[in-house]
Amino acid sequence: MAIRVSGAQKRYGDHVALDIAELEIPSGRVVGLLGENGAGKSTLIDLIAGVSSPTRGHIETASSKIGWCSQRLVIDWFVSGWMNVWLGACLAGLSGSQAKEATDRAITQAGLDDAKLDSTPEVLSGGQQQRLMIARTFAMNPDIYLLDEPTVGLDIGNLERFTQRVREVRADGATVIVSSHEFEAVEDLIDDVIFLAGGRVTFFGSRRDFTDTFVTREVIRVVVDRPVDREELGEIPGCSMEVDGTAVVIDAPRGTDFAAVLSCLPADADVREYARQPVGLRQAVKWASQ
Ligand SMILES: Nc1ncnc2c1ncn2[C@@H]1O[C@H](COP(=O)(O)OP(=O)(O)OP(=O)(O)O)[C@@H](O)[C@H]1O
Repeated sequence: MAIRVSGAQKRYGDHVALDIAELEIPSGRVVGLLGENGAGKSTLIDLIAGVSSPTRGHIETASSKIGWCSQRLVIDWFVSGWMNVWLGACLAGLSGSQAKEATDRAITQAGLDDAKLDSTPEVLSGGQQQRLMIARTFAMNPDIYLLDEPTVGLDIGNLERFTQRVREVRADGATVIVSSHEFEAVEDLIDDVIFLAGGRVTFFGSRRDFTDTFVTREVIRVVVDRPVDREELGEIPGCSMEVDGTAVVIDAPRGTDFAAVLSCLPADADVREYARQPVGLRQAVKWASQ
């Protein structure tokens, strides 16, 4: 167990931002923290990081080596970019050549070798500033990573570098909590999902179970070689169909068989295209939010 949340509540005046009876996050997993704007994701991350205290209840962590990468820019604007990363290594207790090595390694891993890190950070682009915070977090080499919207502003090369790095620290046994609205960016990365709604955990389990629980239907689109009328189509149990010229769009239970789809088409119409809407995190989050 890496993190245990017991009876934790965070209030702002009368507003309950977070209310979690019990939550245990195991070690060595990458956990996606998902939910709509205002669901309480940053509040939970801040409580685990210890930068904010619960109004009541407890948060325990198995290690005090926690790396926190905030959703908002938390950068020291008065020292160089390099020193910002070095401060992460120093916070983790490194000094001298060890701190320097950890800093340079994290800078390379964040793709910042060519950035102007001798200057104060205002000369960096938005994406470079974001990666500076990521580099500082990784320079700490923590046991628990708390990454609040870390992929915002990353181009595709840097996104791949980031996900690769997260996989490496997971393989080394670290626990990674990553909040995100960029579902495609984290889809293959996360093992488990915590879904928050109105400050409460409404789902906690594997990513696969999350998708299976919430995505129960799918859209299938078939294009045939001639225009068809709705009356020409047969019925498939549990499905609704719409026709648009040569295209037949079927709202079907997830996993509906291709043979069942074919059986509803007119015998003289040949299939030209066949596509299923992908079933993934984005669809699951959409349904979980309703
Ligand atoms: N300092 C604060 N004072 C008052 N209310 C706050 C404060 N911080 C957060 N809240 C409220 O707590 C709730 C949860 O906010 P939080 O930032 O945790 O949401 P989130 O899930 O991270 O949202 P987003 O996806 O937009 O980043 C929101 O209703 C927000 O308005």
